[in-house]
Amino acid sequence: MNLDDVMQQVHAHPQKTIAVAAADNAKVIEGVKEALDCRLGSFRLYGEEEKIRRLLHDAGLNEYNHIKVIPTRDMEESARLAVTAVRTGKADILMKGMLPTSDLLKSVLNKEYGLRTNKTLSHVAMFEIPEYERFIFLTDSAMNIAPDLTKKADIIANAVHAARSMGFEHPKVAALAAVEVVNPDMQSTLDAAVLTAMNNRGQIKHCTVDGPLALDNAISTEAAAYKGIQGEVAGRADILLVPTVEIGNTLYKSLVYFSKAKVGGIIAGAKAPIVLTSRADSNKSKLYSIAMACHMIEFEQNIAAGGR
Ligand SMILES: CCCC(=O)OP(=O)(O)O
Repeated sequence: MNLDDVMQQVHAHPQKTIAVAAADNAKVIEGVKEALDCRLGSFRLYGEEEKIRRLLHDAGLNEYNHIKVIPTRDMEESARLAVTAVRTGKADILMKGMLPTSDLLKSVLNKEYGLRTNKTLSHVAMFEIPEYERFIFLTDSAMNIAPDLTKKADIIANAVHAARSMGFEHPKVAALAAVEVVNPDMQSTLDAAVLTAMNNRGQIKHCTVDGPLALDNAISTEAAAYKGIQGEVAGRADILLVPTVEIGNTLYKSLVYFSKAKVGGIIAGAKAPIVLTSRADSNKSKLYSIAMACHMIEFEQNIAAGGR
């Protein structure tokens, strides 16, 4: 299975509405057109009205093609109204347009109209990497700067939830560090060991956590064997938990730019999934992210209805 298959599977479910903050940009409208061509949902576009209408016209789209344009005065208002649309049920999914991640998240975290829950919000990316046999989930590349132990446990729970919504019943989680032994001078190794113990005691559910693991021991069975690292996760991790956002963001972008990996990404833990890729990511990446968000909504509806 690849990310295109993941996208196709969305058609088995009712279409979703996606609210796009700061949609007044050619690349964003191109992405919307591709998503409409792939029948991924309908769109509410927030931003400078004239510009959006001109871009829609240039792309051969109009408001009747599953699109509603909502004029806004500036980026802040566009983020606020897009977030509010999701909160009030006018849209199912929030999507980042051409605005910095931090500006969108400010609205998402707003206490009055935002999408906060009692959960930690975190970013989960799903990669299809050339010549690598399976999907890799990476967390957190965008949101939590230097999470402490409690936050890391929450970040794992969000990533496991996302992976399960994509069909990974019981994902294997590698808590990454620079080394695979506990070193009291390296906080990431201490946290990884405690997270492993928490998982063994049932405090982190629906997955198997192991760490500390260095990246090679986490994703290569050869490297793990060579270094004598055993266990269910070593060399076979589905989810990579990174210690800091710098590592996550750099690994994310190195997979995209050096390895030509395909990626989708969402923020989990909010009232609704948030499609969040890098502004420079491909349109395809935005489509994969919408597909991830759709699968997560279906998964949650399934749970609410008494399913798994
Ligand atoms: C998931 C990556 C988020 C990110 O780095 O976004 P920008 O490149 O748009 O800042």
